Amino acid sequence: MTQGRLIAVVGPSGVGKDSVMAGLCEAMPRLHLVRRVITRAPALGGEDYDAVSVSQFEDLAENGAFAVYWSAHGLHYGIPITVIDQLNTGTDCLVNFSRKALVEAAAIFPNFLVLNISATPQTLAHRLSARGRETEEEIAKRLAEANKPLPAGLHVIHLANDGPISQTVARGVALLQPASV
Ligand SMILES: Nc1ncnc2c1ncn2[C@@H]1O[C@H](COP(=O)(O)OP(=O)(O)OP(=O)(O)O)[C@@H](O)[C@H]1O
Ligand SMILES: O=P(O)(O)OC[C@H]1O[C@H](OP(=O)(O)O)[C@H](O)[C@@H]1O
Repeated sequence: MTQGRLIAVVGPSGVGKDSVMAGLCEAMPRLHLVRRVITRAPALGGEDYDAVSVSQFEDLAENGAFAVYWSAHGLHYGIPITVIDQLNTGTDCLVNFSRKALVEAAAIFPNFLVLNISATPQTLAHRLSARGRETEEEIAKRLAEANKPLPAGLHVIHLANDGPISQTVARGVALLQPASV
């Protein structure tokens, strides 16, 4: 059986990755949303994640619990190794990713696709403030990293999210049809 696609969703903080992913999963019920392991306090919103301490995270990483992991914004993020079992059933998997982990992941997953979400700097600043998950200082740091370029040589599809979320999701569904990518 052909392995499912690992669809890595990237884009600057506040661009709407989690919101777009939730909309895509609702519209495409066969898409599997990967639950990340994060060293963030539990239930801070934005996404459903498995909250762990730094030492728990380090133990998990050492014991091979992650297919890929990275650090950003003072936090550690891991993609459970069980994603490979999902992909092996032919299921497409959607995961909130880091731009800095893309090259490593492209070498691991044979059917790897990047969904790059964008929005204007004004949109990002407004959304991060309105979301209220981070302090103003943390928000400023996140905005400073907004223009990080993507590495070359990847299969990337681009999706702007400045307009209403429903429009973004509809365009995303069309772009993710296996025949179009
Ligand atoms: N198209 C949209 N229109 C209006 N608000 C939006 C839209 N997309 C997302 N938002 C809002 O913007 C805020 C940021 O969205 P979200 O948390 O999904 O971004 P993110 O890219 O996952 O951010 P981070 O990487 O920091 O977790 C949320 O409050 C969300 O409700
Ligand atoms: O800037 P880059 O490296 O692309 O992404 C870094 C991290 O930022 C976001 O984290 P969060 O969901 O805002 O906690 C991404 O999901 C990723 O884990």
